[in-house]
Amino acid sequence: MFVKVCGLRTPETVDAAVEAGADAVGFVFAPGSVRLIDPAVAAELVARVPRGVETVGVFRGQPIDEVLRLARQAGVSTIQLHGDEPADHFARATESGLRTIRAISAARFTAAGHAGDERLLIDATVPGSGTTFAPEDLPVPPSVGWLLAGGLRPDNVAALIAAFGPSGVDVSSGVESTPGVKDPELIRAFVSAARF
Ligand SMILES: O=C(O)c1ccccc1NCC(=O)[C@H](O)[C@H](O)COP(=O)(O)O
Repeated sequence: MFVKVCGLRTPETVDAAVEAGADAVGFVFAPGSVRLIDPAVAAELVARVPRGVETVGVFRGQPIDEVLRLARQAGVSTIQLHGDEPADHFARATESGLRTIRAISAARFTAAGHAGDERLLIDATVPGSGTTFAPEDLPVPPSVGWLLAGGLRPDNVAALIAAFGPSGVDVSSGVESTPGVKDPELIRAFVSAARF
């Protein structure tokens, strides 16, 4: 089970995620987010992450030139786009040597509407809100590996993995003590629960 911990902002919580065995750590560059991080601060955190752990910059509806500039400043390996961005944004990122994740709400996902080669993260309608969605909201999940997000917590992640059958999970609010503030103990509990 691939595990991503998103919205990290401090060395202690990055270290907790890496030491717990997370496969990816995320940094949010979407304006207005309670988890927004300055790219220079993110670069210091990225420098702590060992090779082999993916570093993901999260964006929503921003111009691709801005996305690429912030991704370069932070030094992330991957971008995750939440704004229904056109295919050419993903192509530009790939040309720049970045890996990509397309994030889409369960309400908007249709298998026919998505290229099989896109790495998908299926989320609740409002990203980073801690809201879950039900299996009936995603009647036909992606046919290839995909990440489940939206309201996952240490105490529900195992059941939601069993219900949806994703190949990976992504968490943010569910490992926070207050909005935007990650808790190392909850991060450890989440990674362990996701690998039941
Ligand atoms: O986290 C945010 O504030 C955010 C803002 C704008 C776009 C995306 C955002 N987060 C994306 C994530 O990867 C979250 O981990 C994902 O939506 C799950 O969030 P949560 O339900 O809080 O676990």
